Amino acid sequence: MGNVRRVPTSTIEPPADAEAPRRHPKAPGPGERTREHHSQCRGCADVPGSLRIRSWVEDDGVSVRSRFDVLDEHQGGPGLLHGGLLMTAFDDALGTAHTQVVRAAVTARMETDFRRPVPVGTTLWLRSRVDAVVGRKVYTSGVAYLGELDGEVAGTARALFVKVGAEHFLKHSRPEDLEALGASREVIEAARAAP
Ligand SMILES: CCCCCCCCCCCC(=O)SCCNC(=O)CCNC(=O)[C@H](O)C(C)(C)COP(=O)(O)OP(=O)(O)OC[C@H]1O[C@@H](n2cnc3c(N)ncnc32)[C@H](O)[C@@H]1OP(=O)(O)O
Repeated sequence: MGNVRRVPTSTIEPPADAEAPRRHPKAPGPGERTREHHSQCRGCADVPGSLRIRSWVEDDGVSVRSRFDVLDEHQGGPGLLHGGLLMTAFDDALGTAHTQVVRAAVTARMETDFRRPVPVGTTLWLRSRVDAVVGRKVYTSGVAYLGELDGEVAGTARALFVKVGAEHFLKHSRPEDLEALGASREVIEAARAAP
C-alpha cells in the first residue's frame, strides 16, 4: 500500500445495552413528509443535480421510508444505477432517519452491501431507522428495495453519525452559504477564531 496511512476506526455496531431511540419532540409525526436537510442538499432538496429523495415518517414516529426514482443521469454501468449513488441515497435516507431523533449529526462511517443491480427506470424504496444513540454517536441502518417496499432487496447499509452543533457548519461551510442561511460575518469569524 506504499505510503497510505491506516486511520484507526472504532466499530459501528451499537452496544447491546443501548437504549431504544425516542422521537425528537420537534420532528414531524407519523405519515408526514420529512424536511430536506437544507435547501441545497443534493440528496433531498428540489434542485438541479439532486437525487430528489423524498421521505415520510413511519407509524413508529422514528423510522422513515424514502423514495428514489432511478433515472438515466444516475447510471454507472449501462442502464444500471451507479453504486456510489446508491450509497448517496443511503446516506441521505439514514441521515433523514437521524433527524427524527437528534437535531444535527454528520456521517462518520458507512458500510453498504450491494445485493442486486438496479436498472434505470426503477423506483427504489428505502427503510431507514436509528438503532441506538450513545452519547454523540448515532447508529443507523437501512434496506433498499426494488420497485416496492419490502420487495426484492437491492442493498443494505449501516452508518454511524456523530452529533454536531452549529459550530461545525460555522467553522467548515463556505461563508456565503452560511450568510444565505442568516449567519452574520461576525458570528462566522468568531466561530473560526475559537480553538
Ligand atoms: C444547517 C444544516 C444542517 C444539516 C445537518 C445534516 C446534514 C446531513 C446530510 C447527509 C449526511 C452527510 O452528507 S454528512 C457529510 C459527510 N460527513 C462529514 O463531512 C463528516 C466529516 N467528519 C467530521 O467532521 C468529524 O470526523 C466528525 C464530526 C464525524 C467527528 O469528529 P469529532 O467531532 O472531533 O469527534 P471524534 O471525537 O473524532 O468522534 C466522536 C466519537 O465518534 C467516533 N468516530 C468518529 N469517526 C468515526 C469513524 N469513522 N468510525 C467509527 N467511529 C468514529 C469516535 O471514535 C468517538 O467515539 P468515542 O471515543 O466517543 O467512543
